[in-house]
Amino acid sequence: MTRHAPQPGPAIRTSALTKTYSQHGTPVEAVRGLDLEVADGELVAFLGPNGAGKSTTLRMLTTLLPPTSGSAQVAGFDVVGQHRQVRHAIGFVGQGNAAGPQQRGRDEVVAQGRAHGLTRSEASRRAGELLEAFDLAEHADRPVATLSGGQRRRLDVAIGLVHRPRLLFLDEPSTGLDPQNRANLQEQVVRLNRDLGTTIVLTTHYLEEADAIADRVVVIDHGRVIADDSAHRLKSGLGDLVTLGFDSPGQATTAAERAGRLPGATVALDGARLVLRVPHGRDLAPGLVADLAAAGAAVARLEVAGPTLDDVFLQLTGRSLRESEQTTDPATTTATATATATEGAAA
Ligand SMILES: Nc1ncnc2c1ncn2[C@@H]1O[C@H](COP(=O)(O)OP(=O)(O)OP(=O)(O)O)[C@@H](O)[C@H]1O
Repeated sequence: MTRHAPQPGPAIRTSALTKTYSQHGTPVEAVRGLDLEVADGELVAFLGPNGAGKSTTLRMLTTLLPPTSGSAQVAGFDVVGQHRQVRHAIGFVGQGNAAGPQQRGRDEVVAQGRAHGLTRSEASRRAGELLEAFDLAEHADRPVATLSGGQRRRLDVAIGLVHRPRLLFLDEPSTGLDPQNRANLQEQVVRLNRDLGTTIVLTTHYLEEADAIADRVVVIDHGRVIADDSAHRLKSGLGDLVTLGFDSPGQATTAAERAGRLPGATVALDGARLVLRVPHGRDLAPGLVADLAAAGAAVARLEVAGPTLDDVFLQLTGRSLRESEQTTDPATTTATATATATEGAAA
């Protein structure tokens, strides 16, 4: 029990945490002065483009990498001076697969339990519980190599949980999974957080993943935190995106002039298309369509989309997070309303 003792206080606290690598003698500042607190029971996503410093941060918090300067406490223990206690308190699921391909999944979970000091029968009971919880029971007695990508990833998470850690770190858990397996894994992660109160920190490239499951999104760019809040609050300052299609560029120009008068609106013209970013765009759209029709600019096509975390990133950095990733996600869960203007409205 003593090994499990400290925590009171946040699950994670870092102060001016930095990591500078040396690449052929040139310093690479991967993490630049991170000050972060994660409360017990939070589900936090680190979101950022390739090379932002997400994995490096995670590796320092999980004691796999010593910080260059600054400090970090995890579960109340110092990641440098008390790395053993930290390791005991956390589960870590890295980007590679944890289980040996020729081993049976069940044996891998049991072996991990034994490594954490469980007796054979305790480890076996725990393995049964986890395999059941992660829908793996019927696949656990064949070689890991024969499991699907999603099953293997769930097995990794089960292995990371064998010692009932208070905190679970997941490094890009969904990368490479198809949308169905991704959704399944996300559901398990949320359940772990909601039902057992496990604090979860994950890194992700998927905007929709951070948006859908995290209580809090820490946006990282060039080794620094550039935003830190709930996805809802991060997006709430941005307007809706209203895209209007016309039959001619002249109509679009008329529409740009009129739509530009809406409070807080920014407009961009693209031939016969007008892209409008405006607060409460969804509510304003019907009135705007009627107004434009009366002004001789009948709307032929109308699309309204709520703001996304990509819009947040774009506003903060001038770059699109989505476009800077090779791993684009075809499935989007962004609330998007598409409507073709009715003849009545456009008349
Ligand atoms: N072992 C290393 N030696 C030198 N530079 C490194 C090393 N590991 C990472 N870096 C550099 O540190 C920076 C941060 O890398 P890191 O892997 O933490 O980013 P990331 O946000 O996790 O990216 P990804 O999403 O691609 O995993 C990058 O510029 C990377 O090239």
